[in-house]
Amino acid sequence: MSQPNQPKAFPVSWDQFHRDARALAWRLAGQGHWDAIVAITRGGLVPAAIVARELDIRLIETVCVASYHDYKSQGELKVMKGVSEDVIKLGGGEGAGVLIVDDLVDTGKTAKVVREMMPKAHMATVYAKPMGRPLVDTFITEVSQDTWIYFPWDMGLTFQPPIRDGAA
Ligand SMILES: O=P(O)(O)OC[C@H]1O[C@H](OP(=O)(O)OP(=O)(O)O)[C@H](O)[C@@H]1O
Ligand SMILES: Nc1nc2[nH]cnc2c(=O)[nH]1
Ligand SMILES: [Mg+2]
Repeated sequence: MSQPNQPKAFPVSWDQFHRDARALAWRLAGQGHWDAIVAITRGGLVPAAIVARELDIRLIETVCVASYHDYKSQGELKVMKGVSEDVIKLGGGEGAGVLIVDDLVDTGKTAKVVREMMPKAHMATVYAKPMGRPLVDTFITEVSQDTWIYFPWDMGLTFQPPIRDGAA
């Protein structure tokens, strides 16, 4: 699993995230009708809300996945809550007609676990790194594997030292 000490940083403001999530909604709007959204918590909750608003989707489900980062089981995933059978069956079974939404795909481990629950669902993320890209059907922006994406909900306003004082 990637760590936030990646050499490159890609900070995303609320405004930028909203634009990118809207761009995702535009792209998805041209690809058919969606019966429901499954948001991968927690990061997928924010783009799921924006996409649901833009595409007028009212049926929202969550799949709750936690990753463990201790020395024994680094990167191991635990599904804390799966997807209801009613949602999986909506478009004729196996997640057909369902949109799975997450903020990003990195190694693809999270996406793989969720895709296995709904093989016919459409997987959409706002950002993608090369390793995870094959697991996503639609995304907006690709960043390199050695980049850490900083989301607006993880950041706050802080003082920036002047460039002359040695700021990078
Ligand atoms: O492609 P992967 O290597 O699996 O990484 C991508 C996942 O990692 C982040 O979630 P995280 O597990 O950090 O939890 P959070 O959404 O609760 O912040 C992100 O929101 C994706 O869900
Ligand atoms: N915030 C954040 N979480 C992640 N989880 C896996 N990769 C990333 C990333 O680049 N940024
Ligand atoms: Mg997540």
